[in-house]
Amino acid sequence: MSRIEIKNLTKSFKEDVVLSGIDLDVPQGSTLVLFGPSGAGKTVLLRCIAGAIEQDSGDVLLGGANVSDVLPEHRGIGMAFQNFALFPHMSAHDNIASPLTARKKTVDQIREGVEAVARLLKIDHVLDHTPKALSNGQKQRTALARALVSEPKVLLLDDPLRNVDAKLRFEMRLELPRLLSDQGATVIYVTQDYREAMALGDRIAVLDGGHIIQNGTPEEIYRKPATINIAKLFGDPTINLLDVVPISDATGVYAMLSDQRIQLDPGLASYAGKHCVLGLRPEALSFTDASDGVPVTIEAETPFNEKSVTLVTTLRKREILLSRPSGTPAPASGTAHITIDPSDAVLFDRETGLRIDPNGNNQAAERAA
Ligand SMILES: Nc1ncnc2c1ncn2[C@@H]1O[C@H](COP(=O)(O)OP(=O)(O)OP(=O)(O)O)[C@@H](O)[C@H]1O
Repeated sequence: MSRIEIKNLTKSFKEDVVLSGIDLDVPQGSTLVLFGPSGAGKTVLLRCIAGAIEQDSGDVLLGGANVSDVLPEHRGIGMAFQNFALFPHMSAHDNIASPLTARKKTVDQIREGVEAVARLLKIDHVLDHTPKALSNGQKQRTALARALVSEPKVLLLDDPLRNVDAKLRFEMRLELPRLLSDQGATVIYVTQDYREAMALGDRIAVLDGGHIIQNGTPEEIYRKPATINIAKLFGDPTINLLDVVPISDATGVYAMLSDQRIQLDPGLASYAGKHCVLGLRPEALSFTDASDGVPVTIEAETPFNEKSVTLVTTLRKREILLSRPSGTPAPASGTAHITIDPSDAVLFDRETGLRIDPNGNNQAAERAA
């Protein structure tokens, strides 16, 4: 049993309240990504769960048992932290093997365990190097291998790919979820990389200002971000944010762009006449031949590997980015029309930055109320 529960946990350093009323529930065998800006308190929260720091109040439960008074070494947690914490005089092999050695595993069990995890993390060719002969990315993967090798039931991984180069990071993003689910571990995984968060998390908890401001599936966080800030943190190119004042009549609720109506959810009628921000994901916009699309002027196109990004301007010179899979046709210059799927339009309150949910469901709004 390895469900992780955090109940109303609070931690301050002198007057600095870093974590306030944190509640989390990570079911056995699932991965929760803890996401948030630098300094949000992600590492402090992991250290409280591990027992390296004592919380001021609140509880940590593992498998239903309150471990708040249990010493760190008796909590049965595997950890990989940003500062590696490798033994400098030991080879990468011996560093990775150390949890198995401590458990008096046989020589064969140790060799097999270390080699399997080292192969997976692509450090099998540097196993005889000491930490000072490893790159930062290799050190980080050595620390990750050490956390994984003993197959702990609870894993706390603090940005374990931060120093890994882009290509390997991409591969790891594909391979790590399988490895973690094979191990059946319950994982809290810290990252500031939204792609990693979306690839690895069964759920994502966004920590900011000492609070969990949203906790949802990757799909929910991406499509229904609780705040403008969360919307901006997820997505590349970043979401288009346009100041609008919705209008409402007998036919529906709309925002205006280049004198064309963008249909909004009818549940947003009470926001007619109010200052709002319309969020449009670049990939939710597409060019159309239909003349009732939004007229725009094409300003520039930037090809990336897998997608092309086009900058267009509306009649009132508002800039909008569109992205589409590379190779799909699109007008190259001049004027064009774009279309927007209403189900992809997100509306925020301009004053509070909170997403306005047509059905009144927004965790951040509930907390702010
Ligand atoms: N031992 C400590 N004493 C005083 N303040 C601390 C201590 N440890 C952390 N803090 C403060 O707590 C806040 C949160 O730090 P933390 O390292 O948890 O952030 P983080 O979200 O992990 O950031 P990053 O993504 O940059 O690692 C910071 O303001 C930090 O200065």
